[in-house]
Amino acid sequence: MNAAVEITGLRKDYGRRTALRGIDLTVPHGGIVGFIGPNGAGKTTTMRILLDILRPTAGQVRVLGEDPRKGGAALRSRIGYLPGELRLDGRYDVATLLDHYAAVSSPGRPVARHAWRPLADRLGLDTTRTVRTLSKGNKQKVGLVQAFLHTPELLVLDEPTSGLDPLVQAEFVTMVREAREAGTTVFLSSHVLSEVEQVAESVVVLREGAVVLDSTVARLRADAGTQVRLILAGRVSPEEFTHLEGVRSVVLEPPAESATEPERETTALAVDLAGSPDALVKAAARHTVLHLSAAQSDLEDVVMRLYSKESR
Ligand SMILES: Nc1ncnc2c1ncn2[C@@H]1O[C@H](COP(=O)(O)OP(=O)(O)OP(=O)(O)O)[C@@H](O)[C@H]1O
Repeated sequence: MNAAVEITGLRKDYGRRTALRGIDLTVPHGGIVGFIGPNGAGKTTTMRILLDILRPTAGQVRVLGEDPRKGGAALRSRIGYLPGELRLDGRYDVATLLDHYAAVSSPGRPVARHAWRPLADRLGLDTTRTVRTLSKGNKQKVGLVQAFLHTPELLVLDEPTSGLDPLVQAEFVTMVREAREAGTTVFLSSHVLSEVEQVAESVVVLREGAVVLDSTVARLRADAGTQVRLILAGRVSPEEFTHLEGVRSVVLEPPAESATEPERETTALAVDLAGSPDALVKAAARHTVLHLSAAQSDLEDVVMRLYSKESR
């Protein structure tokens, strides 16, 4: 069966500016894929093309098995979309606006009256307020409610947690997980990996209109490896460790200026380890180990390193 979203060789030029340089991307049915990248990477452009708000310059796009340019209102009603730049009609109260969204979002499959109420309650949205008077975060909640309201097959969420406080963000994460359990496919964008890794199984990193990473979160964690810090008695050469299985790099930490004479007679090493620690531990055990600590590498750092690697 086709994937929920299939993008092949997608290119988008805005006049002489190229926003997408021929990207390939797949969101499997029932999966959650996070789309991250720095400002101007092309995330919003990609999502707008999926919704047929923008037309591609070249390449193929299939959404729920259809070409967005031909799918029309029927395809649109199967998608819940939260735009990055949400524009709401400020004249109405929230309840009236949500009733309106309920009526138009799924014409062939009417949404029950006030179906928005449980969602609004979960997000702590006061539906009696006039939209114009809402704060940024509360407007974002209106956007989220309208995206989830008609239990769509596919959610396309452009920076969904923008402006939300941490409690509401946590509720949003629960809503995404529940949607997924109900069989919904989710494609969401963010600037930060930490947000995406809470919900997504896969992550696609976009930079300057090109995909620079497409990986499962589990793979990313395994590749990120472990940072090990070792302090050994005596002067030990880092070379002893550099070629061991699983060791990616070894850095000798110079003693602090304030180090005492006995401290200067020790060796502090920072080891970047991928996979099993066995070879490293056995090699360290040939010496007197004064200290050993290990921490999982921060995935955010891994992605940041990737940005800078790619820019070199
Ligand atoms: N209407 C437009 N006209 C001209 N250039 C545009 C237009 N919309 C976007 N761009 C350019 O296309 C590139 C991609 O923009 P896009 O908004 O898709 O990025 P993004 O990854 O969503 O960024 P952000 O994280 O800042 O929202 C940027 O260089 C942007 O300046």
